[in-house]
Amino acid sequence: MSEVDVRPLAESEYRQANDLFLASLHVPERSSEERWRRSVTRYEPGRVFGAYLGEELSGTAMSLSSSLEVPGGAVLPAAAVTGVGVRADRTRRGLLRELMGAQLADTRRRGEPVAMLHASETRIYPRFGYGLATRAHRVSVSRLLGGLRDDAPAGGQVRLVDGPSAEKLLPELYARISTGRPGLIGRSEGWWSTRLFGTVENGGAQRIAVHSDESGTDDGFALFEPAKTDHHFGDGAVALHVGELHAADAVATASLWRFLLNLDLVTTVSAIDRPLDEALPWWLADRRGYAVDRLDDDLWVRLVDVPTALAARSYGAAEPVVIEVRDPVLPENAGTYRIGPDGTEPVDDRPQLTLDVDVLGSLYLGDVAVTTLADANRVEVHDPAAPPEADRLFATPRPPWCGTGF
Ligand SMILES: CC(=O)SCCNC(=O)CCNC(=O)[C@H](O)C(C)(C)COP(=O)(O)OP(=O)(O)OC[C@H]1O[C@@H](n2cnc3c(N)ncnc32)[C@H](O)[C@@H]1OP(=O)(O)O
Repeated sequence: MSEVDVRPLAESEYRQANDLFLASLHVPERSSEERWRRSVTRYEPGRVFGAYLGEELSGTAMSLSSSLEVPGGAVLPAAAVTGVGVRADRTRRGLLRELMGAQLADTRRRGEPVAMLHASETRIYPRFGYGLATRAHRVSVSRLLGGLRDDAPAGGQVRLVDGPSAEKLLPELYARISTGRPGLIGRSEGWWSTRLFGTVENGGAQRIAVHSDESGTDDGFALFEPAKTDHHFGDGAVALHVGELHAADAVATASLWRFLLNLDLVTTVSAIDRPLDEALPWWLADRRGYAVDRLDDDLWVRLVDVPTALAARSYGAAEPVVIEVRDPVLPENAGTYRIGPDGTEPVDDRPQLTLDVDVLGSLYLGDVAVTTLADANRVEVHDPAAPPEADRLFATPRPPWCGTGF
């Protein structure tokens, strides 16, 4: 639509863009001054786009500087896309399409081979090349059925820290321990400032537990708060909600869960964004106290520079496979690639498999098998020998996991 003008916003326009985004999500109130002072630190010059119809800001999209760990342990610069919204009276006129086009071009210019996001609705982003790449569990644990088994990993100590201490501790701690799994992403300073708002200001409802190992080195943390605040003394029923729990190893993870499940008066602990392979049910005295309440889609990945992204990850032992990638939004990405245990290269060979770039995004971190996507008619199979080989190439030892909202 030619009447749509997309351009980077000036700092003076960030707040208007934020209000537009919140209204598009039906958030009832504008952000308070207090919260905005923190939220604005997430905005990076040049990364905030506005879509204008005439002189009116009518849509917006932004990204944060981030990074993505890929199979094999390489960490790629990545654009963490967020703040996407179009005014309710201006939707379905192509504003998002224009915003996405400008943002993807900007991401390529910055040399970031990957863009990623969390989607409000699953049908919006595949058309722009994003594929669902990691999933996460929402879980709840009943404390009434007992805590952890005696033989669950244990060691070190858990302490509560206040908001100002957390602001100093957590960014370094997260960066140090959050490695070794595809899907983990980098968190900017502005991200942390916004995340800890509820700890430092806003009544401080959010609490923080930090685990340190036997030598006294911090190696894990959990952010949690009461799920509801209207309980009365004597109710004997407090539900806790864990917003995140990141730890370096099984001892630190189990110790933080033990701490949460041993808190007096608490009957239920629920948590979001948990990895699919977390050992928690195996640590519990009675695993029927554990429930997966929901399987959420987590990180969506868009390969913005396909050859660079393909070359950055490692592959499992299998026969090489020739894959044709289609990318109508970024045609420079389209091509045919031989992918094998020793790496990838563009080739002119006849493809054994053909797929769209969003499907490649879903395969990229190892969350889903090629065979499954072939069964779903999302991968065209020209050679029936190829899917099982491609399964082995793309598989990862552990399921990918992000665990960071943005
Ligand atoms: C990463 C994040 O921030 S997630 C948050 C996303 N924001 C929201 O969900 C807030 C509420 N929704 C909105 O603000 C808007 O409806 C948006 C941003 C989702 C879409 O903006 P629009 O300007 O209406 O999209 P646009 O007109 O460019 O549509 C492009 C295409 O996507 C399709 N589309 C747009 N929104 C949706 C949707 N919610 N579900 C399915 N298809 C959609 C359109 O039909 C169109 O398809 P076409 O190319 O086949 O014609």
